[in-house]
Amino acid sequence: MIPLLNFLRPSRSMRMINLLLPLVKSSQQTLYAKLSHVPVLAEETIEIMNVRSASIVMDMTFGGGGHSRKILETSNSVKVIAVDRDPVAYLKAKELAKEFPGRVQPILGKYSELRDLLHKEVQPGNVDCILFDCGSSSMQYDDPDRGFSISKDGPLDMRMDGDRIPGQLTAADVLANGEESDLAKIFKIYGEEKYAKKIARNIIESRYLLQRLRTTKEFASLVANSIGYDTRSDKLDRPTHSATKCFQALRIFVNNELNELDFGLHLAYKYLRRGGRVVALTFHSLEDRIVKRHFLGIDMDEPINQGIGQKMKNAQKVYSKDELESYYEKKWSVLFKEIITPSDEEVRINPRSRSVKLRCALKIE
Ligand SMILES: C[S@@+](CC[C@H](N)C(=O)[O-])C[C@H]1O[C@@H](n2cnc3c(N)ncnc32)[C@H](O)[C@@H]1O
Repeated sequence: MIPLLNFLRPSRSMRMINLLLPLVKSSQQTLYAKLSHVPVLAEETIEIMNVRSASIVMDMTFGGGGHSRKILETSNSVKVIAVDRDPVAYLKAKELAKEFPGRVQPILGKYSELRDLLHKEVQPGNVDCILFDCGSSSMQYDDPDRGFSISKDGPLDMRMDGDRIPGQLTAADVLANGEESDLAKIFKIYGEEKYAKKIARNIIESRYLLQRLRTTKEFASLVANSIGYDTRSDKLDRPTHSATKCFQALRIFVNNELNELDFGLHLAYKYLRRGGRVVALTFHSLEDRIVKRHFLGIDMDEPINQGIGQKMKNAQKVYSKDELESYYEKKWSVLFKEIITPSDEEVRINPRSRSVKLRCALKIE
């Protein structure tokens, strides 16, 4: 398993937020109806999923339903099991179910909750294709009240589950209660932020002045002040806000995203039929590494840069010939070696697609 830094307890204010949220729900629902998400690599995804010859597809990241809609429109005989942990996405899935009667089964839950939820809807070994479109949706980013966005000021929330899970920590809770060393680890591991220690130190110091960082703007300014500037270049030399990596790190931590993805891929293996496909769209190297490791059969606990060749050499030193055969038994066959990335045109129209990588594998056992 990927290291999980769940060391914090829900605070009283967290419980207060849960109490207050139902009151604002109806106005939020009106806002959500207006928000939508442009599906990334949509044509390529549909083609690679082989939707035309599928009967059951699981969309593990329904979001605004962009990919699910495309799947339903591509073939009249396909049924979509539409999973999302976000209650807003679940409402969207219910709307789509009305539009395509008998063909959409909405499920509200995160991957680690699915074992109990799925058995009513589908049997293991029966699904033709499973899609993961990782990260957060535009609906989550575009609504300031969800606290995902640097550019729109709002409460530091970032819970994809909304108020569905009692006691789940918000980003503000993490910043208000985390130990300095744990905060530094979050920014370093999940954000690959080189100023992680300095930012963590400044968060602790801010507690004496502000008590609690409450808004996305407050947190973004603290990070920018710690680093010394507002904007910097990303790996591809594109300008980004200097707090982008810390926002990503907090979001990953609050939602336990990497462990969830690891769990989801194990579940996908269980539910796919032999020869069924999993298609994964990832948006940063931490997600991509997990997908790649599953497909190559590399254990999550092995050192990060160990390729399949090195893994085999290590195994030969330790195992007998018989043991080695089962060790090499592969669960997935990678469909194509090259990673699929978006065209310049798609990036121009939908900048969110700029860092996406598509990988696909078949279940071979
Ligand atoms: C990038 S969006 C998907 C967008 C969608 N493909 C579309 O075209 O509208 C990712 C979605 O996955 C959901 N999600 C992320 N992690 C999840 C998990 N562990 N379990 C269930 N849903 C998850 C998020 O709530 C979000 O709605």
